[in-house]
Amino acid sequence: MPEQVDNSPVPGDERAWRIAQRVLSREGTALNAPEDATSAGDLDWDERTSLSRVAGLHHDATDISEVEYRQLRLERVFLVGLASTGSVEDAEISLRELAALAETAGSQVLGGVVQRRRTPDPATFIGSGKARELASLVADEGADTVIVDSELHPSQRRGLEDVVKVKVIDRTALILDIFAQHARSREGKAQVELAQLTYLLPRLRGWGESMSRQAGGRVAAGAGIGSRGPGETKIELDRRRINQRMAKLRREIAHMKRHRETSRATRRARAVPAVAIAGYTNAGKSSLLNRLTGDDVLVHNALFATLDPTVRHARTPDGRDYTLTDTVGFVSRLPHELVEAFRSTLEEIAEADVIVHVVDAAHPDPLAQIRAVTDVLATIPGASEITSIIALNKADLASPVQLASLRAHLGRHVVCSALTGQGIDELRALIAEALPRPHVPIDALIPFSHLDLVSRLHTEGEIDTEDYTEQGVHIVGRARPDLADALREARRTP
Ligand SMILES: Nc1nc2c(ncn2[C@@H]2O[C@H](COP(=O)(O)OP(=O)(O)OP(=O)(O)O)[C@@H](O)[C@H]2O)c(=O)[nH]1
Ligand SMILES: [Mg+2]
Repeated sequence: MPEQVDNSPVPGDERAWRIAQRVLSREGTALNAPEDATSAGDLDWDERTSLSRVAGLHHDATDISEVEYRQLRLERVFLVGLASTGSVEDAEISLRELAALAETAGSQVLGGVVQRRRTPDPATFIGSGKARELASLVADEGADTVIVDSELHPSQRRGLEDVVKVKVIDRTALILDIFAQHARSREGKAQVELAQLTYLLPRLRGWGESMSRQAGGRVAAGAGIGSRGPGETKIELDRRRINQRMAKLRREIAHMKRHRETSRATRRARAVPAVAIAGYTNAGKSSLLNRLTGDDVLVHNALFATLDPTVRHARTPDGRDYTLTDTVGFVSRLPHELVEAFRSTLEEIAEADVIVHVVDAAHPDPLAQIRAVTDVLATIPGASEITSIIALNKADLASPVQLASLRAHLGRHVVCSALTGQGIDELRALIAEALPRPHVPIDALIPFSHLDLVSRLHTEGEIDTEDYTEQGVHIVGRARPDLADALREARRTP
């Protein structure tokens, strides 16, 4: 159920109030979403984009902050990047990615500029002269939004906005928006909303000071919301309500995480090894999953097509079962709010026995993408120790020279294409080889009343010899400890 919200308008800080209200009471958030765990694969892309393209309210420039953390109704955008530490080429690659992100969010990219500057300008990010140049570019192109390829301080955003006269948003807000548009499961929605509120909170503070004076006194007396007595200001109340909401979301997420751990534990108990497919967004993770399992998970040439982990069953060429999990894609400078929010999803990767790290070999800078992924993986306890296989995907698009120079930098890898099927058998074989092997020796006569154990031995264990006798099936081979225990138990209770 959505929380009960006090809607009384308060003079002076009406805007702040209204924005907070809408975040807290908006539709389709985790807490009032239907109780299902729809996987991304079950949803058609068109349906999703049509959801995100519902005709929006027309935002005027005064409502920018709201636009930031609600769905951005971007139409015609202009991009700005800064080449400070890296090269101009790097900044350009990053800006092209920003363009793809903006398109994924549903906007039309009119153009973009990269500015070389050692450090960002504290007032306008790009410096006042450049900001004026940008203003005329924006006016010429008829853009209504500027997206900056960095995380902006709230005052920089306001400063730049004052000069360019259209709304300005940053890369973080854009990524958060895409996640908000794409999240389907309850857990995904809760995680994104938590990330958005985390992003919003310090930005609310910016305009809190002056407004609290205007609102003054008891004006905020939000009866029923843990009334804190006189002197409380509206903005503090909003902040408290947001904090309450965040606490509630955290509890929900913890609860759903326990649920997921239970199903994970069930898989573990059945000793089915797990393989996680990880990698940069748009690398072809879902396509590879489909190739490996003959499934039909959503594939789309867009960033972050997959947000919810999808688990599928697969089998090695020699008949052993394992699970394959498709995971959310990574992106350079993933907002830390999101890394935090998606930690439980990322932990799914840490639980895997093998990680298949999918790389778009045809990308202009695949090594940077690999680094972005391994950097995030390094923050998940246990993840860096897991056997990982690099799948250099989209080999059909990459030139032989490109592939050769990339391969020189990599450890265990396979060159493949989810599109043509090239290298898929090799990938299957590498996965099979990397999966943990059953190691408890078995030499058992299994009574016919326990044929289920015979079939488990076929899919989970390794069989050297199998003889059907009058008393049952005599099997020699190896199994995992839990199956070995079950076999012992079965012999005791024929
Ligand atoms: N040419 C070519 N295109 C591919 C290949 N693999 C995937 N693609 C395309 O790349 C795009 C992204 O593929 P997805 O499988 O959705 O990628 P993903 O890694 O799951 O992406 P997200 O879920 O958005 O992070 C789609 O347009 C695919 O058709 C490949 O081997 N060759
Ligand atoms: Mg995907």
